[in-house]
Amino acid sequence: MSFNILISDPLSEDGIQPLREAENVHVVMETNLSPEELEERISEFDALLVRSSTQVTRSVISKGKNLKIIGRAGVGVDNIDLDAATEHGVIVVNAPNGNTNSAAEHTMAMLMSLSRNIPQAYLSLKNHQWDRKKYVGVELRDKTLGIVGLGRIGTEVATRAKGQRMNVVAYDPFFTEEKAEKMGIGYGTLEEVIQQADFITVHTPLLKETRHMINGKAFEMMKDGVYIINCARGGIIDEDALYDAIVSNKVAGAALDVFEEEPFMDHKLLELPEVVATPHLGASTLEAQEIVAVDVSEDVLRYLNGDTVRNPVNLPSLSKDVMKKVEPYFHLAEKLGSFLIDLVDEVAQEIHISYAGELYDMEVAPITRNTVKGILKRHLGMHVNDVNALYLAERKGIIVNENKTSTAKGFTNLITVEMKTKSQVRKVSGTLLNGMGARIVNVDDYSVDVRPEGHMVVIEHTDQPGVIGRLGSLLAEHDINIATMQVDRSDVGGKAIMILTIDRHLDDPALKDLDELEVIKEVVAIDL
Ligand SMILES: NC(=O)C1=CN([C@@H]2O[C@H](COP(=O)(O)OP(=O)(O)OC[C@H]3O[C@@H](n4cnc5c(N)ncnc54)[C@H](O)[C@@H]3O)[C@@H](O)[C@H]2O)C=CC1
Ligand SMILES: O=C(O)CCC(=O)C(=O)O
Repeated sequence: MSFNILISDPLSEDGIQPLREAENVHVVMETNLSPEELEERISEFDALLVRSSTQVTRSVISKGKNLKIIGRAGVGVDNIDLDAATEHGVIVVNAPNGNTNSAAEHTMAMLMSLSRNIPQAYLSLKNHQWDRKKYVGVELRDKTLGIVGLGRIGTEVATRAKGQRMNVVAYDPFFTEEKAEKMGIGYGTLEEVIQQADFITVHTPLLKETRHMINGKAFEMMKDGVYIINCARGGIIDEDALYDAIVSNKVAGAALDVFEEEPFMDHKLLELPEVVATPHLGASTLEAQEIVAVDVSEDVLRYLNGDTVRNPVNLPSLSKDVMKKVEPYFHLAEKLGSFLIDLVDEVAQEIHISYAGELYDMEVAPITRNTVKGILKRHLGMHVNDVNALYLAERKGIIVNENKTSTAKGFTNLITVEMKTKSQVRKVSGTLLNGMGARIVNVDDYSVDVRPEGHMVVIEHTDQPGVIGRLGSLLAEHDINIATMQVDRSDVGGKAIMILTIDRHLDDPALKDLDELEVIKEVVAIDL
C-alpha cells in the first residue's frame, strides 16, 4: 500500500529523510498553500505534517477523506482542531521533547538581551550612535528568576539560570516542596513567585486557566522594575496590561517571542524601547527542527505501516465490540473528573475510581483514561487525551487506581471517583440512566440528581430556614438565572449541600457575595 504525505509548513529536509527514504510514501512539500487551497487539496493525502503556521481546522479535517494522521513538528497543538481529528478518527502526533533545549536556550538569550539592552544598543550603534550611558544594564547574579510553569522547558530554564548564579523560585500546580529541594530552587504560589522575582518567565501551555494569568492585578503585585519574558504562548500575558505596566515604569522591560495574534507586521508593544522581541523563534534551531521533524516523520511512518506511535496526542484504537460497550460512559467519566477537580480546586495526588453494577463485567480501562483526562485537562490543557492521560498522571506523580464492585446502590451502573489532594478527600458518583443520559448522583455523602453539564454552583451550607431564598435573591441581583436546584443534608439543622445549575458562568463578584453569606461554608463555581 502506498501513502501520500503533505508537508504544509517548512520542515527540516534532513529531518524528513525517513519519509523520503520510505518506499511506500510519496511526499509533497507545499508551504504556501492558502487555507482554501489546503481544504481543496487535503483529500489527496493520507498524512499531513505541520509546524505552528498551518491552521488544521475542522473544515480541513472533515475534507480530508483519506487523512489518517496529522504530525505536529513541535509541542503546542493549538493550531490543530483535536476534537475534530478525534471525531474523524484522525490520530494526531507531536514531538514534545525535540525543541525543549532550543526553547530554553532562547529564553536565556532573551533574558540576557533584556538585562543588558543588547538589541537596543545594537540598533543604536547601527544608527551611528556611540551611547554607553543609555544602555547600562543589570546583572543576573543574585537576582531572583520567577518561573511560572515548571515542565520540560521551565525545568531546563531553571538549571541554566542557576548556572548564571540566579536564585530561582517556581510555581507549577504539580511542583512540590520536595521536588524544589531536590532541584535546589525555591517553591511558592503564583502570587509568592511573582512578588519575589526580579525577572519572571512563563512556560505553561495556553489554557483557559493560563490565559491572561499575568494581568493588571498580577503586575501590581510585582516588584517595581521587574522584567518579563514570554517564550511560551501569546495570551498567557495580557498584552494591554503589559503595555500599561511598561509605560508606568512598573515593568522595566519585556522580552517576547510569542504574541496573542501571529503573525503581525505592527504591534503597539514593539513601539516601546523597553521591549525586545523575536517572531516565534523559540524552536527555530537547526538541531530542534531536525529532531522534531525526525520524531514526527518516524511516528507518521509507524502509524501508516500499522505500528504503535510514540507521541500520540489523541485517540487510541479500541476493538469495535469493546468500544460499543464502553463509549457511552466516556462523556460521564470525563465530566465526573472535571467536576471533581473544580470542586477540590487543588492538584490531585491520588485518584480512585470505582465501577459498579453492569460496569463490573466491562473493560473499564478506557473509561478510567477519560476520567483522568477530565481531571488533568484543568492543568495540562487540550493535549491531554485518553491516550496520554495515564502517562501524564504518572509523570506528574499522581496515583491512579480502579476497582470493581457489584453493589451499585440501586443503579444499574455507577462510577465513583474519589480524589485525594494535599488537604482534602472528595468524591463524586455518576450513572447513565437508561435513555435519559448522564447524572451526578452523589457528591461526597450527599445524594443529588444533576446533569453533568453547563454552569453549576456547589454550595455547602448550614441547614436552616431562609438559605434558599437568600441565595436566590442574591443571584437575581447579579442577573443570574437558576435553571435547576438540588438540596440534600446530613441531618436536620446540620451540614447541607446545594447544587444549582445556572444560565451563565458564576463570575467573581457573584462568587464573592455568595461567599460572604454567613450560612455558607463553601461555594464553588463549576463549568462543565
Ligand atoms: N516559543 C516557541 O517556539 C516554543 C514554545 N513552546 C511552548 O512552551 C510551553 C511549555 O512547553 P513544555 O515545557 O514543553 O510543556 P510541558 O507540558 O512540559 O510544561 C508545561 C507546564 O505548565 C504547567 N502548568 C499548567 N497550568 C499551569 C498554571 N496554571 N500555572 C503554572 N503552571 C501551569 C504544567 O503543570 C506543566 O508542568 C508550551 O506552551 C509550548 O507550546 C514550546 C516550544 C517552543
Ligand atoms: O514550530 C515552531 O517553530 C513553533 C514551536 C512551538 O511553539 C511549539 O513547539 O509549541
